[in-house]
Amino acid sequence: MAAPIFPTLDVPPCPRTLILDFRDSYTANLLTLFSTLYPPPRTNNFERDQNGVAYQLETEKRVAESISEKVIIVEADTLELSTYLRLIKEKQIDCVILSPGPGRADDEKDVPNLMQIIQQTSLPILGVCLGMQAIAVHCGASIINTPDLKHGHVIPVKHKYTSLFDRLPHAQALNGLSSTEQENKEELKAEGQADLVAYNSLTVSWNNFPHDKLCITAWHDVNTGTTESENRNVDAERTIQAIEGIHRPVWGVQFHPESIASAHGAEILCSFLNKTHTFHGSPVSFPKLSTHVLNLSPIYQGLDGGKPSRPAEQTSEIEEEDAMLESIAETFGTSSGRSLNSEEMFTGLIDRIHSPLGQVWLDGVSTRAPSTSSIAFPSFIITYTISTRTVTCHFLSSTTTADSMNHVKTATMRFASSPDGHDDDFFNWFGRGQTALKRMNMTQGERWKARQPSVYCATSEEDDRKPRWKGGWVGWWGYEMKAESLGGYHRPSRGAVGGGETVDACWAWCNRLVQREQDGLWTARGILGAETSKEEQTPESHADLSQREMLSWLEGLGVDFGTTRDGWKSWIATCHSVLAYPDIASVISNPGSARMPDFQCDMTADQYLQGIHKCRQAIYNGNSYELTMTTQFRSRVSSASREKFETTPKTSNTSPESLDLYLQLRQQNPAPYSTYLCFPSVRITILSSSPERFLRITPGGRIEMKPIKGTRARVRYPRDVPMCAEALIRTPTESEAASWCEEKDRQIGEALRNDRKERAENLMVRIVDLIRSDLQSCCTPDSVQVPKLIALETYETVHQLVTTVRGQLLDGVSEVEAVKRSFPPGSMTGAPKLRSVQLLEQFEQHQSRGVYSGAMGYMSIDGAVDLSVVIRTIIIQDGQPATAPCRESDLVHGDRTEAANRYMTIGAGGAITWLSDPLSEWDEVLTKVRSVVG
Ligand SMILES: C=C(O[C@@H]1C=C(C(=O)O)C=C[C@H]1O)C(=O)O
Ligand SMILES: NC(=O)CC[C@H](N)C(=O)O
Repeated sequence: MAAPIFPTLDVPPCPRTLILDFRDSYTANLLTLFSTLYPPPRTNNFERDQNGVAYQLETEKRVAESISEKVIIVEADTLELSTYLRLIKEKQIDCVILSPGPGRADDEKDVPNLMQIIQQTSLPILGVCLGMQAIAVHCGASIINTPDLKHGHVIPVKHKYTSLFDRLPHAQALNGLSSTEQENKEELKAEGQADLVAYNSLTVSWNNFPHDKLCITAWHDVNTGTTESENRNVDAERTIQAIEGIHRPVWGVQFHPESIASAHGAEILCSFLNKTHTFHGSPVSFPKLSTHVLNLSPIYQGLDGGKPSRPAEQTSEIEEEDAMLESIAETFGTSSGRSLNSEEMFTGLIDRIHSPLGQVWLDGVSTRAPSTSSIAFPSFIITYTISTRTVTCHFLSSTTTADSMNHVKTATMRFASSPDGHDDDFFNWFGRGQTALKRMNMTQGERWKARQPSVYCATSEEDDRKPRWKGGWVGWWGYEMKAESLGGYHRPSRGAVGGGETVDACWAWCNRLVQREQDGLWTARGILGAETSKEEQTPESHADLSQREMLSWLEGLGVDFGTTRDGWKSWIATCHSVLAYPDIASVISNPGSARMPDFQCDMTADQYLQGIHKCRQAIYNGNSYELTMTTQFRSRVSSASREKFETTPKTSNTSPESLDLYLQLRQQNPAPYSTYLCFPSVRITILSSSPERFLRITPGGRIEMKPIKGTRARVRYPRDVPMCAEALIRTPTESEAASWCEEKDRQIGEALRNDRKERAENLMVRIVDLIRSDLQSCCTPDSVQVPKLIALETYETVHQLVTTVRGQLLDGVSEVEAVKRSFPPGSMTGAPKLRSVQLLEQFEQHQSRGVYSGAMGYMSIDGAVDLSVVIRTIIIQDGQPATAPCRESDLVHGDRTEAANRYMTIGAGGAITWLSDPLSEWDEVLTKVRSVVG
């Protein structure tokens, strides 16, 4: 679709703009605003690839003003003051934008060097929110709490069509009036009103406002609800919304012009750019940013996972030979006349295949559409522990096949700290490995295409439910991986966040899988490797291995990325045999009789309510706009039933109890991201019923995120008949009760759709502004779109609000890099992300969230990715529980460590805003846990 064009706007040539980011999570949305003013020209000249995806031909793409060469975002706390001053002195930039952000403009800690920057800049400056407050503080104004705290709400902003508002169309105020009437309505022309979004807790005071240095060009009348009194306090009635310097080219806006719900954001930016253009003497064009200035921006750093530590090793891995890993597939017919469901296939397969490394079942249960799913058995697993920066590979002896019983071996390596201070990290290392593997799977033609820059993917409305996993990685990024993904994050000096020998990321490689497509047919997929005979090698020890690239390290261990022809044949035969004789169920110890254990919350209701109170206080103080507060519900697996939940490799097979529980969970809370992962050697089993997509990426680089916000329990017949009886004050008939429940359920969904607080949450954190900004940090500026805004989706047990945001990955941003840039999922942190994450660590008492709140799913050999947000999920694991371990009195008898060693957890939480009602937030947490526990 064509980006909006503004025929009435005189868009000037784009100046070189430095956006200083004070760690807000909306800053990148300013790029979207720029791209609406400077859309790249598009033509209809497309080429389609073998998947039917259309690409714009590179030769047709002439970009008049490529904003990626003109506008950069730089984290303010990473930019040395001297570097900044040199840019100014050497005339490397034409104007500066100061971003929004958490904290206070009158506190140096929150706005490092900013007062000096404002002092020493003679160029045009635009301050947004925190940025405007800083300009005002610099001129002598004071910062106070705003009388109307509304994060993510649209407010009417009044102005006089002057200053930054001089490009706003008068038509809005004059609509419906004849031209003579318009002539006579001078007062209407004189005062205008624009709907703009506010995200501030603080505001600039009218008292001692420096009228000699700044003028106020827009304001908002607060609806105080009080009648006029003698002692009028203007700070309580009217907030300052825009300012302009009297002697200097500085402007500021208190609202967020870049928010999706702000009207006229582009006109306001255009006005600033015009003033910049005039300031510089209206040149025909501005030069491009020089390379060393572009390099200051993290958006252009870390492409392709940064520099490998040993370049030579990396290139030899991706030699442009024929594909060394060949994708292969075979679809089975339905000889029995009936298609096997995925439960039958899974149980049938695990009955036949005893895989010590575990099982993978990407289940995807839907009550609305036919279910699709993928089942696989890993050939090796990589885990990562962030506290020690250690990677462990779990693998089988290469002289035996995956189907036979044998021991799982492990080998570890550690990332060394590099002397130049630019440490490699797991995301980058894994990403480079994935890129190398992907190239080994490409044909010559595909490799050629992948080398072409800027293929613009025009359409890719693909079927949402089609399984796209062609084999490759399946696993998760745990929440603590935030330490390597969030720019500016510093590990708390005290507290156990991410501490201990935890598994913070886990990726299992699967080269043989079987998938149920929507039509009910099963397809086996495999990755065939070159047939070479390998000597089994002894795992090398830590030290030697530091900084080795993934592929050479794994090859050194003798693991196989591809299966052999024989391995493939035996896989097909096994799948056939399950399809032919689906008389399974022997693996299910007691079908249908699994009982969920009791779970105990780590916090009391009171403690959680206190946490909410702290969240609201932080929001009030301007440190966050929304915080996703969470806690964990825990059940220690008792000694008696411990055997049943065995997760160690003593038994070769899946743990029967955990599978029973999963089979129950998938029925009770069917979810699009239902998943069962059992990795005995990693000592973790995951039973998930997540409804939420974190992100999906197609091999063509289309990326989509689908955050959820707002949760209501459903009303269901017959479960809620007592509720109906209570409402009617009598016993209803069966049909009465059924239609009452149906109507009530519909009303709850509708109410959620219309709820003011939920809509604000949606707007604010995830759905639009936060997620857009996440995508904007890895996508081409003009590609980020919101095709679905705040849609109601109904699952088995809950109604939720969902929004879809899509974009096209920038050249050179690999899929792992895209995950890294958007991690952790915004729906689990709140905004701004960095500050919110750090506040939540305190409010959640420095407990590690573990797998919960992270992202789980597949990263396919062909580059396709689909990850869910790990919520509504039971984690069964070995290790030290994060809570005070001795709460349970039965632990005291010697067996303490052993017994405390295996436990189940379910994390749950909800987003807290200023408008949150603490008790209903706690209810929401319980609703979420009940959707899992039943
Ligand atoms: C935190 C959880 O859920 C998140 C918070 C939601 C909300 O605030 O409404 C909804 C879905 C999730 O993004 C959870 O389920 O534990
Ligand atoms: N969005 C913002 O920039 C907020 C600025 C400041 N922290 C406030 O709350 O007022």
